[in-house]
Amino acid sequence: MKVTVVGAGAVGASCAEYIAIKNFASEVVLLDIKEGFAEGKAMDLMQTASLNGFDTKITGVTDDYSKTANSDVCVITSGIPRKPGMTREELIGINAGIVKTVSSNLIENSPNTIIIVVSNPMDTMTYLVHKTTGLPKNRIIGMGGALDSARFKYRLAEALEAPISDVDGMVIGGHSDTGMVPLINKATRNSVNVSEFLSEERMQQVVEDTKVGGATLTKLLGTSAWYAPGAAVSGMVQAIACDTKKIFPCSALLEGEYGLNDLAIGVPCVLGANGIEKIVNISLNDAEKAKLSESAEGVKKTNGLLEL
Ligand SMILES: NC(=O)c1ccc[n+]([C@@H]2O[C@H](COP(=O)([O-])OP(=O)(O)OC[C@H]3O[C@@H](n4cnc5c(N)ncnc54)[C@H](O)[C@@H]3O)[C@@H](O)[C@H]2O)c1
Ligand SMILES: O=C(O)C[C@H](O)C(=O)O
Repeated sequence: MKVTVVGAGAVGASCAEYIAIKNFASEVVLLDIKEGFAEGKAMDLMQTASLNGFDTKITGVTDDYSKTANSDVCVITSGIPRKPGMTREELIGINAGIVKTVSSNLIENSPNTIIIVVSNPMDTMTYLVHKTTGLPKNRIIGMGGALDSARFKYRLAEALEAPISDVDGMVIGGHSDTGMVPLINKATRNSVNVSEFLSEERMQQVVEDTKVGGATLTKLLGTSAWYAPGAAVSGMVQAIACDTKKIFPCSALLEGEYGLNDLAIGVPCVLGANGIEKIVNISLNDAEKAKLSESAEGVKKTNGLLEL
């Protein structure tokens, strides 16, 4: 399994590190436009191999796509991150051009690859890759829900004063401060609905803290987060590499699923060797349906800013 990660910045390097530590890929190629940067990150990471016990070979290249040839999975993290006070949507002007060029270069060298889009605004960047590359819809996957669900579980565990391993929950919808839909009514502690343990007010607090998870970290760090994003991507790459058929909420192109069309937005997906093997249609209550369709309107508004 060969994986290319474009963008050797905070998220790209973290993603490469987690993929290597999990030891399921033979090769990770890190590519960046900044001269020598990916080479340096790759060398530093390779010097952790004997310490962390992995055999994955990590190489770094400066803008040389020939080295990415025949990658099974390509991850796009190239682009600018937001600063405190900004929304993800404000990044569209710079990141759309980067994502369009990068995805075209990747496919030219790896025509059978599966692409995971991370750059923000992620749902719109995923839609852009669908619109400009024409790859089958199962082979373009946006990463947002895996991260948002991890943050949801963190907040649930905090509220429940429970170990995270006891908690389950999922976030669907757009990967934005207002568009996320944490499915609080379906969240459980060891199979018991969390409403048995938490007041309505506390559950709403968990929902609101989850939705602004990225903004909260951006304010603390001065730039956006990377450890949990990198871990979330590595989990998705592993599901594809090892054909696990695990369910992750992913930004997928919808053609009627959930009553939505012509956008990419977070919905539960089975991930396996073929990328998105199935979009899982779970039943939503009326409030959840309304929130998902409101979120879809927000994503479509941002998509409307693309020059297609
Ligand atoms: N979807 C998510 O859940 C999620 C999570 C975290 C970050 N992000 C997004 O991921 C992106 C990267 O974040 P980061 O913190 O790693 O930023 P960063 O600035 O640390 O790294 C970005 C890297 O991209 C490189 N780059 C820019 N243009 C390029 C090009 N044309 N080709 C190759 N490389 C190029 C830069 O040189 C830089 O090293 C941002 O858009 C951020 O908003 C998304
Ligand atoms: O918050 C951001 O801008 C980065 C990313 O989308 C995140 O959720 O961490």
